[in-house]
Amino acid sequence: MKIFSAAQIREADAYTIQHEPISSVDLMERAAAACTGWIEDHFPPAHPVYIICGKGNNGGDGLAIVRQLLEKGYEANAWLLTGNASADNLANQARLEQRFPGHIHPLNDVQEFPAIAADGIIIDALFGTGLNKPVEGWLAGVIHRINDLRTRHTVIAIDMPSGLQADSSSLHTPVVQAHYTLSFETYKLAFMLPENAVFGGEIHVLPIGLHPDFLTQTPARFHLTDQETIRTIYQPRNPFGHKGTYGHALLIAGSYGKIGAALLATRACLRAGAGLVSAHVPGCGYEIMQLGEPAAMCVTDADMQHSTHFHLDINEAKYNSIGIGPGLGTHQQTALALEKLLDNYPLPMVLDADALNIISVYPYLLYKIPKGSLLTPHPKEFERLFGATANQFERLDLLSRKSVETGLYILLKGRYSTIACPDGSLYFNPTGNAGMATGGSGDVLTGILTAMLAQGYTPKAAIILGVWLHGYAGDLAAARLSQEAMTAGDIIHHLGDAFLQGI
Ligand SMILES: NC(=O)C1=CN([C@@H]2O[C@H](COP(=O)(O)OP(=O)(O)OC[C@H]3O[C@@H](n4cnc5c(N)ncnc54)[C@H](OP(=O)(O)O)[C@@H]3O)[C@@H](O)[C@H]2O)[C@@H](O)CC1
Ligand SMILES: [K+]
Repeated sequence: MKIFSAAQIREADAYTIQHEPISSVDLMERAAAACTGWIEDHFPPAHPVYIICGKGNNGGDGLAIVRQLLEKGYEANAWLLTGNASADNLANQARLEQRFPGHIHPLNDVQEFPAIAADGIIIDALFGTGLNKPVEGWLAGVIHRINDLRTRHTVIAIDMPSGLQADSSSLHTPVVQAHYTLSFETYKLAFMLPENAVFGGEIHVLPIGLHPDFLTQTPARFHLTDQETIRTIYQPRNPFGHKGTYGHALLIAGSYGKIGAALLATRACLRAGAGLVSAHVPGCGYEIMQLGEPAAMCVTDADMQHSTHFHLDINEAKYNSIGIGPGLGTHQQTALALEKLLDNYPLPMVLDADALNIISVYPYLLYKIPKGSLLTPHPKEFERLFGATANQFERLDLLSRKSVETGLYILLKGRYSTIACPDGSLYFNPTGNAGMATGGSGDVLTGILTAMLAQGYTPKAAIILGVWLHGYAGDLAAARLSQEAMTAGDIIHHLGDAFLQGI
């Protein structure tokens, strides 16, 4: 699903008005009806509704919602900022006044903010995508008042929580903290970033019938992966396939005390469909690997404690893909071996954890990584690799720039893990949960991605599909075991169901 910028959403609005065709006030009526329907489905008319309306079209939506709720038997009223209202806002003031006189109250000061009855619901229709600067002065006071009331009253934001900028950072500015946001047609970029997590609440995207031609034909830089995307990527197995068809994957992982990381990555790699899986571990890991995962082959390093010779005897004819980093350690000899591996192995590989930590110490190695490789840093590793940023929009830009500059796919892990592609596009992944914030879940992802590359998926397909399945398996594990009790191994156990249900 594409994520459009505020400017593109305005274009979609204009395109729909021109090509459907539909008048702008009728489009507003449709948007309001989608919200009214949602409210009806979730809250009975016993709840009085207080709608705080701005002067633009977001406020116009609010006014139309008041009228539609009154028609459905709700007790609803608008508190409206006075001043230069937009044309459709004015039209809806007139419609409301004509149909239900006396339901519009002026809001010129925080003092005029209504007293909210015990089971009252507050609807925030102050500002939407037309916000053009941070909210200040007494209007900031209105936002603070809404936020003070949120512990006792449900707050529903129309299109966006007011004060939130759709495409840039709203850090340190007043923003409504909604319980629910009813967003029109698409997610906004702002919803994807952790720094805004407290504002949107539960986000529901309501279709309002923006023109399908615009939605399909307009290119977008940002995407939210959905099942439709996944179905176009996934390749069912060939009935005539044999284990050679699905590639030979090599995991280079583990060191003394961290052989478990190698085991998790190896098991995940097998479960994600690689034809053959080998693990390269230091000598101390041999029995653990052979006993722990009999389906995998094990190559031991000359070194007992940490791997330092993995660059020897490795070539693209032998291994279709390599995943390196989980539990590897950052020993200097390991770093040297990594450099030699990067010099000799030409195919896209997966680099995670200590492989990334080594590269952050020797940044020139970044430019030796084969093009199309997949890097999977968590935010701390990302910062070590590429430096700190003032906010997460800047981090997103940095992420994308680095991907384009290096020709590497970079996944920044988080609630919506973000995949930056060398073609400049970015994909947010919606699957996964906080139960996956536990040791070993990154190792599992490395194994899955390495398996996807081994099976012949393109790097872009491999990373989008692999990250989706990893999160999906994590969601299934959490549903069965709880986010608290699930472990990285449980993600692996649920990968089968993720293939069966998540595609
Ligand atoms: N997209 C669609 O298809 C559809 C979109 N629809 C709806 O339209 C919404 C967008 O409407 P919009 O463009 O009129 O902008 P909106 O968010 O109401 O804000 C503009 C107002 O806010 C004011 N203002 C801005 N910043 C301010 C500040 N910091 N502090 C104070 N004031 C500030 C600004 O005042 P000005 O700066 O112009 O004086 C102006 O009055 C969208 O979110 C959705 O709800 C649906 O109706 C139909 C389909
Ligand atoms: K709003």
